[in-house]
Amino acid sequence: MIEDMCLLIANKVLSCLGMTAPNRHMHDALNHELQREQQYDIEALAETVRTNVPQLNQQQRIAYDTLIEAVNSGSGGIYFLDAPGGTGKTFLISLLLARIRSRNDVALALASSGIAATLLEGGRTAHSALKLPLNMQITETPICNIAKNSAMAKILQVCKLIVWDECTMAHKRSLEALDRTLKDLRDNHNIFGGAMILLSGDFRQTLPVIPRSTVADELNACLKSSNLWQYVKTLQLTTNMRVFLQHDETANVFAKQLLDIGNNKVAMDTSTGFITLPTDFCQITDSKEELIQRVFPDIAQNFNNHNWLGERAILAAKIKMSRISMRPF
Ligand SMILES: Nc1ncnc2c1ncn2[C@@H]1O[C@H](COP(=O)(O)OP(=O)(O)OP(=O)(O)O)[C@@H](O)[C@H]1O
Repeated sequence: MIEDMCLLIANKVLSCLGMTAPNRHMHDALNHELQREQQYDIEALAETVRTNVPQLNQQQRIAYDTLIEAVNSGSGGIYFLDAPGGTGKTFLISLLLARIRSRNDVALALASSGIAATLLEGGRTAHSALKLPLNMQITETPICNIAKNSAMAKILQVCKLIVWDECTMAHKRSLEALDRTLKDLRDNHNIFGGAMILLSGDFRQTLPVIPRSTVADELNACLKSSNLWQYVKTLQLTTNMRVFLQHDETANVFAKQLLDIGNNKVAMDTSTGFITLPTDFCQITDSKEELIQRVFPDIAQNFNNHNWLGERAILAAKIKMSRISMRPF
């Protein structure tokens, strides 16, 4: 319904936007979003929990039990699931969401990026769900633009868990805005208004992106620079499940090398700030032409072979590199 979309995007019913509204009770319109958070197939979720919890590895199981216990106690708090890629963070979070939702309770799944949001059942981007200000740099003490009588306010009041995936990309003020808003909505002066927050991500990956900023600005925007970080309890996952399940030794070596780079264990040239990649880390080409040739050999014969195309890609970290994809073959 158009009105539901308006509520989702702008947090306003149609009449508040100066448009003709459908003939339905205000209560129904506002309740729709809450119903959306409670309309899961409880039986299917309970079955997922029954099947997958016994499969958790030891670290995942410790994290799962700790978090479910914290949810059950209702005491709130903030946790950080420190999980490098492939360690089963999505697997674990999906189980936590399923467990809470299978009891017909509300668990909110947020992520800093749209792609990460799509990996979680019912996932939404934090910016759209929390109505965060677009530019965090210009407001010292931002709050979420959520009215007290809105459906989202109701969700934030009753939810048992708020998961925020890829939190390391978020500006610290986004989390601080959530803290202020929850305190207000839940009428509770405890941290996050007594709600339970689970942050997840990997600080070795992308940090907040601030246009035209210095490194110092980026570090200052990072969650770890927030006063709230002192309250964070960290849980760790370190076993790379992708490697473990595939029994692939080369993937294991590659995963370790990536971690060493992320953990600053690879020596850096202090004059340039560059590191030298291990010789067996990857194959390096001397030119863009050679890169294209290596990744897409014989493209003239294969350009309509979907399987062949599905096995290869050139990822460009910088926008100017994306010109590669515009080249004729
Ligand atoms: N305990 C487990 N039992 C079986 N499969 C698992 C388990 N944990 C993770 N997996 C599988 O391992 C793979 C990687 O897990 P997952 O996608 O959850 O990792 P991730 O930490 O979210 O990785 P990334 O950050 O790279 O997306 C998935 O295919 C997932 O289904």
